[in-house]
Amino acid sequence: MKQHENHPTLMMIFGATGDLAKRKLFPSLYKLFEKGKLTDQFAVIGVARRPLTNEEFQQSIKDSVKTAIEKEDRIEEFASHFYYHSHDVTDSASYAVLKKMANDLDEQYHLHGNRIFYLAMAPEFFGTIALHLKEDGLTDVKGYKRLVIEKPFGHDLESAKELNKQIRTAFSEKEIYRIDHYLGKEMVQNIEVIRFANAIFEPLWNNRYISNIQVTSSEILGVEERGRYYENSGALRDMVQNHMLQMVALLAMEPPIRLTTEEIRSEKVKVLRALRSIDGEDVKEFFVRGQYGAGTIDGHDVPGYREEPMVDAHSNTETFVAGKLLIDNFRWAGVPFYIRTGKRMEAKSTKIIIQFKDIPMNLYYRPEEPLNPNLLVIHIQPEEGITLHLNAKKARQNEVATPIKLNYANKGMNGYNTPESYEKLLYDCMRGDATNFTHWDEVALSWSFTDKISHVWENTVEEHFPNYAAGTMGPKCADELLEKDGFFWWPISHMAVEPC
Ligand SMILES: NC(=O)C1=CN([C@@H]2O[C@H](COP(=O)(O)OP(=O)(O)OC[C@H]3O[C@@H](n4cnc5c(N)ncnc54)[C@H](OP(=O)(O)O)[C@@H]3O)[C@@H](O)[C@H]2O)C=CC1
Ligand SMILES: O=C1O[C@H](COP(=O)(O)O)[C@@H](O)[C@H](O)[C@H]1O
Repeated sequence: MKQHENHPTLMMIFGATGDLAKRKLFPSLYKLFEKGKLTDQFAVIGVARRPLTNEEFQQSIKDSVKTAIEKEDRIEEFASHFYYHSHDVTDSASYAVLKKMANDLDEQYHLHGNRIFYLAMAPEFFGTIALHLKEDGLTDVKGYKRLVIEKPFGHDLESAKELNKQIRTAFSEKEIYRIDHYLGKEMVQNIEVIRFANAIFEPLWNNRYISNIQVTSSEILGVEERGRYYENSGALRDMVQNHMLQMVALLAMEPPIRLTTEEIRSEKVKVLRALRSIDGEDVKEFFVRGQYGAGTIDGHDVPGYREEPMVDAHSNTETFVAGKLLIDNFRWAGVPFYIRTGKRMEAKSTKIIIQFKDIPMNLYYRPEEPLNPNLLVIHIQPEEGITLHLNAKKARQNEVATPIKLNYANKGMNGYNTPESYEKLLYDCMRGDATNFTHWDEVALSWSFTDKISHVWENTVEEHFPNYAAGTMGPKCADELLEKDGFFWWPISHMAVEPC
């Protein structure tokens, strides 16, 4: 086993019987344990209302790890570090018991008073929990205290401010780790490296050489059991306000002077500040929305959004968004960043396509036609890698330029599955590295950008909903958004990275 730094930690997971804890947190913690990144100096207290014994809780940990991971040789040893506290977070009396339990485990496992509080619960509880943690002395420790919170961070700027105010009563900004799981993805983290570690890209990374950038994050899944949440959210709040804008910020930011959390964040914030605000009448020029109707996916009929559980039969909620972003700064003036994301689309795929400008003239093969533009494709998921699309001469074909691809497939090269985002992010939190978490300034700027769009959409009933069939790449208006600028969405299905 590889030796890593030791980060003794007591983690309290509020919402430990929930979906997120089972599907993501426990398997990720197990992977860290197996890799030696989590040593014997750790303990976890799971908190939720239902009555469970420690043994029953440990059994649920083993089940969730076994469901997610094929090989779990150390599962018994791992599960023995988990303890359960049945507790309604609104019940003040119960925090004293939790404190005693935490102090005992701190001593038993030599955790130096280090505590991570992970709020895997509905956001309406965040304020109450934070307040109790402080007032009942759970944050009064010798070591570090950190608060990890899940999205959604508010519903709009106003509610996000209120939420932030509540958690700031107990934790400083430096102690708050706001999760955006896209920032834990291997290839999202690679955006910076591709840009700043290659002499060939950075000089071209601007409005002189790039014609447009396209960021697509499409899903095959529908809204599933999350109708209640999604009806109040929609794709704009669910995906654009956070994941999509974070990817745009990483693509557009200036090179930070140092690779520190503060410097990187400060560059991302500048991009969000430079985003042209889209308001009022401009919204329909720059943004389009869609909602899926019934359709066919992998040969199976699937219902439309309005037929999903807990969804209003006349719902005006968007399950698809496409937009054109403009970044009004020296580097990007005039370069559109097109984004699109949606549920029940043709493919599960997150890709970034950087399209370079055409060369001044074509000397090769049908000179009257432009050559294929150079594209740099960053494959975020499901496959991970990069592809550079170039033109070259095929052997024995004089003066004929043919499109060719240079591929780097992450999994193919390294031969292992890249770690889950949560595994990376949990480890970063234990190490105190907040680079891949979102700062309040980023959250606030993103909300103020999307709020103006939601305001217009919420006040206009979309008469054409549903406007795309499940299993397609979204509504026609998304194609028209690019067509009017003389571009088109590069078909992501033809952009697969081939293993080397
Ligand atoms: N699931 C996912 O993939 C993702 C989830 N998120 C976010 O993570 C958070 C959790 O989501 P998810 O796990 O899906 O939600 P679930 O509804 O599956 O789980 C909620 C958890 O909270 C507990 N709980 C509810 N009320 C109380 C209470 N009053 N006191 C103590 N415990 C309580 C529940 O247990 P019990 O009923 O026993 O009390 C359960 O453990 C949400 O904010 C969600 O938006 C974000 C991204 C992805
Ligand atoms: O945050 C969210 O992300 C998922 C998509 O995440 P991915 O890692 O599978 O791309 C999305 O399904 C969900 O609606 C949203 O809340």
